[in-house]
Amino acid sequence: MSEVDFEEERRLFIPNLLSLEECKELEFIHKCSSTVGYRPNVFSTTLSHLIATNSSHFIFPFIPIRERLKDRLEDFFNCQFQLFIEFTGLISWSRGASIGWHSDDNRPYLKQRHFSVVCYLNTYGKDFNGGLFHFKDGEPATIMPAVGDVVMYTADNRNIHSVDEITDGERLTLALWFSRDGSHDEDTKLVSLLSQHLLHNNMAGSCLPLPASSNMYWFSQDQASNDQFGFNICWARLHVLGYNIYISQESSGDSDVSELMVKPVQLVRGSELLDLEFVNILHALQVVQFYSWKGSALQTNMSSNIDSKVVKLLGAQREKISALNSVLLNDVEFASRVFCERSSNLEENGSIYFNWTGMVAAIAAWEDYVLKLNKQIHLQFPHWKMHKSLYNVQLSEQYP
Ligand SMILES: O=C(O)CCC(=O)C(=O)O
Ligand SMILES: [Fe+2]
Repeated sequence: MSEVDFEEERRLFIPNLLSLEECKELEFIHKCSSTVGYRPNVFSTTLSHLIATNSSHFIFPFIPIRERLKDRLEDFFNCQFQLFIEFTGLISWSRGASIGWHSDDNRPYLKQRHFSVVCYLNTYGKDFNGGLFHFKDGEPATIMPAVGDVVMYTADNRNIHSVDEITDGERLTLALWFSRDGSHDEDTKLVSLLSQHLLHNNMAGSCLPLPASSNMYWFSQDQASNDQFGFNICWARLHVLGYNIYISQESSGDSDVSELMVKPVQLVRGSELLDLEFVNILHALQVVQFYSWKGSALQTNMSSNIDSKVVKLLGAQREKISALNSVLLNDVEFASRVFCERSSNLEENGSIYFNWTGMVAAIAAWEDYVLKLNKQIHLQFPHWKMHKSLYNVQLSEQYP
């Protein structure tokens, strides 16, 4: 579908507004930061969550995209008034998620939402099945999500819409709502959160993630009933990419998930263990997802001697790993169904690209990447604070 202005300025469809690289970067951020969402089988990554988990630097890639979306929205709807971003978040839906006919302002506490923007970060038929978007009346009747495409519409009852149930894969979007009401400006809240967090993490500070409370990472089919039939989403995301986690430290009780989430971990693949420690599960997940994102494009230093860092797993270590998996993954089949990896992350022969040399290169490249983002946040933040707004400050030294 080409760019279409549909009927009396109530909705607009823009193909390819986001580049593939922008979509991949946001996918990376989501897959290493997401928590359980607001509805069953939904996962989300909000900007305030990124700040709260010592990952403020991940906000930076959102900034130019938010600006571009706001410009296009204001232009198309011919806005003669000021608009504020009310919410920005990455939202993914797994098998079983759907939403019936609704408008986005259909609750008393959502009345401030005046415009909706949905950016598709992956593609129907390739990354997931089901998940078609429908408008109840008018054109286009159906949108087939494709990476980079964007739909914008008024959040009122002129745009009643629904999304079909996801039947497999993980459908990922960047969703934003805009408001005319400045008291709902997301930026004001973000600037204040950033002020508190950046104080404790200056330029020399680390970019290592800190987990939020462990129940935010606990997925269960029926979210009312908890623990027993669920799994930890960080462990599950690593599992579907073919990794196990080893924790060498002894703990008081191995079934305390919140304790396990803050312990140093090591990566295991098959019968091999990488003898390098990550500060916690989120750190390991970030590096693994970074490796999946950059894959074979990473510069590997052939002279680095990786052999000394990869060791064979011992029987006792193997037992510890399965004990850990029985607590954190429970039903492995179930976890794999929720996060089944589709073709986009696989090489042509159907397997996930992997070798330890690549992984070690990913550790170094990840560090480079987060430090660059962190530097940008620290350079930009004084301007954001002054204007109480997150925007792309044109500094002489540019990202990346
Ligand atoms: O993801 C979509 O295509 C739309 C989602 C939606 O309607 C909503 O979150 O209100
Ligand atoms: Fe909606």
